[in-house]
Amino acid sequence: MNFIRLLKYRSGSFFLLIALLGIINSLVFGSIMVFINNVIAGVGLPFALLPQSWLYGLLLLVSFILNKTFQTCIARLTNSIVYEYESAVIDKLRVSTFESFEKLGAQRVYTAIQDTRLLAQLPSNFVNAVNSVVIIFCGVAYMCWLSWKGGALILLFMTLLLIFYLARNSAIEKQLNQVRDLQNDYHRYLRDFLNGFREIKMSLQRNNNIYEHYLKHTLHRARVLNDRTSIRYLINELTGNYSWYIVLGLILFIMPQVLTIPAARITAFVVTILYIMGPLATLISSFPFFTRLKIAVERIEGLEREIDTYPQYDLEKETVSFPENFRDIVFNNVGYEYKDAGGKPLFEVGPFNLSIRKGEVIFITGGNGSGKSTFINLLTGIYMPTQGNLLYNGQQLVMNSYPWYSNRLSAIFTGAYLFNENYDGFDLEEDNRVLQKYIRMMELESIVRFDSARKTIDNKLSMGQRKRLALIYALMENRDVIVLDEWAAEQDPVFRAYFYEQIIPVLKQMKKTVIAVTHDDKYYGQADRILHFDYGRVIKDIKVQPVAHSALAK
Ligand SMILES: Nc1ncnc2c1ncn2[C@@H]1O[C@H](COP(=O)(O)OP(=O)(O)OP(=O)(O)O)[C@@H](O)[C@H]1O
Repeated sequence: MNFIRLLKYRSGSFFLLIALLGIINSLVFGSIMVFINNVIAGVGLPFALLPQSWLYGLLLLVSFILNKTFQTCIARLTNSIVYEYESAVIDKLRVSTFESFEKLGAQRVYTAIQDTRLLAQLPSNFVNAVNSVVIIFCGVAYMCWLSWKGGALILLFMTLLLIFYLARNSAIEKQLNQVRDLQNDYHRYLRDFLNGFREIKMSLQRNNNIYEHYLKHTLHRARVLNDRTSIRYLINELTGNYSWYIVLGLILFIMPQVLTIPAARITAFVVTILYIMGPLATLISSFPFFTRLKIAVERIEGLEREIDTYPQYDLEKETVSFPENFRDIVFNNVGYEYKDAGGKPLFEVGPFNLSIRKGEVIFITGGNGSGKSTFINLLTGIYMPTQGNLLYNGQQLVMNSYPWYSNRLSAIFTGAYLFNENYDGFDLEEDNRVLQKYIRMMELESIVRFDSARKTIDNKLSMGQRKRLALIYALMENRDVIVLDEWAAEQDPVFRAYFYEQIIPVLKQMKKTVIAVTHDDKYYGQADRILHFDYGRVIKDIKVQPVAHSALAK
């Protein structure tokens, strides 16, 4: 099974630990079984060097200490696997391209993270299962020692029972896999439900449909499948338990006649069967867990494998250095092609041949779907071109230079996501003069609330205010190039005018290079240059003359 391979892979001493537990348990439990049988039969222990009660106590003590050591090792080992799995998924995503993340979909990542939680139950289940196997093994060995024919019969019976379980388990596994697929769908609908909660409140039909036909429908299908698997497992357990009582009946009523085994040995057989029935029940009831675990591990590994097929950056080894002072960004025949899941081309943006020079204020204009945001994604290094090359200060970007390239630009995308924590390590103390200057510049003096304990600023703001705060953070990054995608769209007319007529000139004075997607034709004159997009291409690259502003606005 996968997790056995996993344990083995993560720890060289894994099999040593298992062997140790096996030997200890064989000795201890074997002795206890013999001990109890002999006490019942009134016979002294064959190898008693100490008084019986002392020996019994000593066996328990040794067993306790060694079992504790073994279980601690297994618990540490498996807990570290849980930790490694979860951090491995996040770590791989961290170095993946944005396109890979778009292809994977957030819901699959959420499900995988949930899967890793199941691994946390591995230590106790695994130790119980190993203990049970060892006790069962000792019991069967003892029965074979009592009577090899009787032992062989028990062994045959156990093999048949195992075949029965395995056959039924493969059918259950299929159903559990279907449940997992439904879980992915469910997460997708749930994200729609939670992210679009306001929109759902606005339509009874939408509200009803998402609940009845998607969320509840998927939950219902999962419930039916879960019911089926639970019943199958229940039948497995009952079959297992009852069949052992049948075996007890055979031992009590048939064995003495057919195999002519003496009564004292029959008692020993019955005691041994009763002794191993507990561990057998534990083993049978751990089947559902191990099947679920197997599916979870396969899914996590499947996700990891899929992430591995996508391009990944090497953030650890290679550090790409660009010359300090920004000069220009050059698009050399750069194009990007969207494809569907089957690789069929959907829409092509570019090819672009243009340069963006230090200190320029460039407005990107064009109709909906004309390719502006795709261009912004290419410019910021979020997308890698499917054709052509991008050059930063004359240095051609290769796969691994993208993270360092993106790190040279500040960007505010259309959603302007504000993080809940200060991951950038900005100085967000109230007495930071530079911060206060930017707050005044964005007219947020009476709005921002400092959280000095968490060293953050509260992000519960209106959309327009959030974008102003995002611009403050972009300025605090102190980078040469600032990219804005429809930044002013949510600003009120007064602040919008202030942004184009006051803030943009200040940014220009600060020698920032500004590339802004905009539909505000009234302010086109504030740009040095306008790139007008249509159907994925730049159809106009206009150098703005101050006198020509009004003409451009048309
Ligand atoms: N993830 C995607 N997969 C497939 N096609 C896409 C994807 N994103 C965008 N497109 C297509 O690429 C084209 C350009 O989209 P883009 O978002 O760049 O346009 P835009 O000019 O920014 O539009 P808007 O002004 O509406 O924001 C559109 O036709 C769109 O359908």
